[in-house]
Amino acid sequence: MNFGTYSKPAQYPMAGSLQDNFPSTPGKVKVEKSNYFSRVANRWQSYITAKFSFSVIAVVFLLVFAAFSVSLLGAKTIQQVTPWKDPIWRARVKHSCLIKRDNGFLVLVTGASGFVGSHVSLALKKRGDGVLGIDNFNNYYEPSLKRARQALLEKQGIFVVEADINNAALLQKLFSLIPFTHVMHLAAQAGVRYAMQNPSSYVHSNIAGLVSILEACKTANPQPAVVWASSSSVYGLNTKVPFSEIDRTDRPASLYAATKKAGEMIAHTYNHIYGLSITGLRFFTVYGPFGRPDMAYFSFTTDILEGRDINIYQGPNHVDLARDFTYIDDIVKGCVASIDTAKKSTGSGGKKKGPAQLRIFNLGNTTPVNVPELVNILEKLLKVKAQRNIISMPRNGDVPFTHANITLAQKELGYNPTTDLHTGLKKFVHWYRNYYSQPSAEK
Ligand SMILES: O=C(O)[C@H]1O[C@H](OP(=O)(O)OP(=O)(O)OC[C@H]2O[C@@H](n3ccc(=O)[nH]c3=O)[C@H](O)[C@@H]2O)[C@H](O)[C@@H](O)[C@@H]1O
Repeated sequence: MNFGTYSKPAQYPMAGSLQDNFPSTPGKVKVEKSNYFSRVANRWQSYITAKFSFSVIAVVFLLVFAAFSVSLLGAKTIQQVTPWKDPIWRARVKHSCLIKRDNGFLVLVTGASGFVGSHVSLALKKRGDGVLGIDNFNNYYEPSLKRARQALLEKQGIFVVEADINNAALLQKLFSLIPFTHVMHLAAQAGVRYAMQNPSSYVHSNIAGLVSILEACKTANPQPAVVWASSSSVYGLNTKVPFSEIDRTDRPASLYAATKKAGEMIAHTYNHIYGLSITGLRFFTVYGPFGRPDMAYFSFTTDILEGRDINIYQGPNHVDLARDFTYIDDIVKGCVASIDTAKKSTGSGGKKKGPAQLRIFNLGNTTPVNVPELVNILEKLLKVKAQRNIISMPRNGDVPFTHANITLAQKELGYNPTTDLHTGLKKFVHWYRNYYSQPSAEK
């Protein structure tokens, strides 16, 4: 940087010798006759002075910046690694767990900002149970939708702890703060086809995550009863219809299904060794408002409205694929009934004291609908014609059809789905139009 070239040195008071060259009246330069060496010396002196001052300012700035960053990082570390050290965080946890009905429960809901998790949390809170959520807000699909669900929960006084279910220290702390009576474990890596793209995320959430939750539950004193989400996909290549809980589930067609099946085996182990009361729910293609954008009914809606083609898969011999689509409100009733009928765990502090309840239920609708018919209904509700590509089902883990036998859930849980696909999709489309007409919503 050459200060001698600046045309307005008077603006730089530190450059004293240059300032001396200028009179108090701008524009009139008093030219002093000095010898060459003193001019050069003056220039160097002002250059060094200015450079030194600049360096001092830069160092001070850097020090302030570093101190600020360290304190921010410290605050962030406390927030993310040991949030329980923050009294405000602890107060929020406790407030979220206030019970407002006689004999109410204390429920930890994992995946609380997910589709099923948010609906179940709201239902439990509404009837007066204490509800605490946990969710890692991952970006498998638009996190803004998860944040919107979180905002809804917060409005109703439900705090969602932002953490991964594999965080054992955090889980242990939560159980030491709150004597949860139940854990509704709905956090998972969902989606059948995505398992081919990101297999390890299924192992992380559906196997390691489940073990982490069960470890925390088994050690807790009192041990909570656990209700968790398995999947209709465990029936895999089963051809006997409708699917009953006693049917074969040892031929999964996707890694997703395999991790859910593994979860059922793991649940058996924790029940057997530690006396944990565990109920697994095999959900059948759950849909509805605030649903998951990766699912067909949701992505078809977006694509139809935006004029894009949709791919409709077809099975061998041009047979349409079919699903036992189940509406979210029916699923919520099944989840809540599972909590209400769950018996207490029998162990405590990691020791089994007697046999404990172990259950598996299908939660389906019992009326499979094929995918082209799903699209017909959407077309009518959206009043837009879909641009359909009919293609052979790729080898992606999909199964040709699902159909639930719900006799057991009817008998034990009083489960009785009442929403047909047309009625449920109508509610979904109403929500969709409303939600995405808001400027803050992303698609
Ligand atoms: O009930 C279950 O166990 C599973 O239900 C859904 O899985 P899926 O039934 O495959 O639901 P969608 O992804 O919505 O697919 C529904 C149907 O549409 C078909 N589809 C999907 C996408 C597409 O572009 N085209 C298409 O024809 C699928 O092959 C399937 O037959 C969920 O995504 C899983 O997380 C859940 O565990």
